[in-house]
Amino acid sequence: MTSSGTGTTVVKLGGSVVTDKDRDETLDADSLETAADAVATALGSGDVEDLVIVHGGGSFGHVHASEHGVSTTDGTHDVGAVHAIHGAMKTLDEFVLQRLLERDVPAVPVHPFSVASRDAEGRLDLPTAPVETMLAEGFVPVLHGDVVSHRGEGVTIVSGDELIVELATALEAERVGLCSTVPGVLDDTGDVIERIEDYADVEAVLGTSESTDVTGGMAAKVQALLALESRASIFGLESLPAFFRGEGAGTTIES
Ligand SMILES: Nc1ncnc2c1ncn2[C@@H]1O[C@H](COP(=O)(O)OP(=O)(O)OP(=O)(O)O)[C@@H](O)[C@H]1O
Ligand SMILES: C=C(C)CCOP(=O)(O)O
Repeated sequence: MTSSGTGTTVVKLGGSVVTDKDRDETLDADSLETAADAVATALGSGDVEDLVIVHGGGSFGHVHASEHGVSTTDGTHDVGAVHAIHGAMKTLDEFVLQRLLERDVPAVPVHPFSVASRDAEGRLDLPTAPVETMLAEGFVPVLHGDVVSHRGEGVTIVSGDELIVELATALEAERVGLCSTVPGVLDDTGDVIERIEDYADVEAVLGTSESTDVTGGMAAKVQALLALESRASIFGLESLPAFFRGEGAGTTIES
């Protein structure tokens, strides 16, 4: 399913990395530039060939989702809310794409709202043929947390964390990473936990996000990544280059 020697890499740039989560609709310009530099370097050096990027909502998506009372399970039929949340995410996505394109990364947008849906049980269906074709044609697909049509609920939120799991599975990704503002999953003394194999071992130290966040913070990330068949990691921005080089970064999650 891949077209390169290094396999497919799926990485999420957390909303807490690319935005200032404490100020409404504000980018973290420096961090976004640093992340875009790392992507350009990884592609330029050949450390990464097939790359799919997902970014989170940060102070763009979460603020609007929270204002309208929408989460991954509680939906809305209010078309104004749909446009407010999706519109904010498209605005953020434009900023992310722009920074990548400036560095000659062939980044192209994929808006999950247009292609994905949830059934009445909340199960996500994300058709990945467009992403696979984009990769085969040399593009870097960029997806993002978004609203998603949900049977019986109107729309709910789809998190970037759910998207990386779907993509990693469908694309049989070799490297799966989640880049956040923390250097990894931290234990109760603030040290990075090197390896997580069982949710029960770490449940007590996993919290939600400190800022407005409708998709569950660190606990939801660990749960989502444990559901993957392949190994994944959670790390900070300073380790993004190492992750792209295939080196250990932050916390490794493998069930
Ligand atoms: N044990 C833990 N270790 C590390 N971070 C934790 C832990 N428990 C809770 N957190 C919180 O989780 C946050 C990371 O989750 P958050 O959802 O903000 O990340 P993100 O994916 O970068 O953002 P977004 O959801 O907007 O995309 C950290 O900033 C921290 O506040
Ligand atoms: C709140 C919205 C619209 C997206 C949430 O995506 P996440 O930040 O990856 O959890």
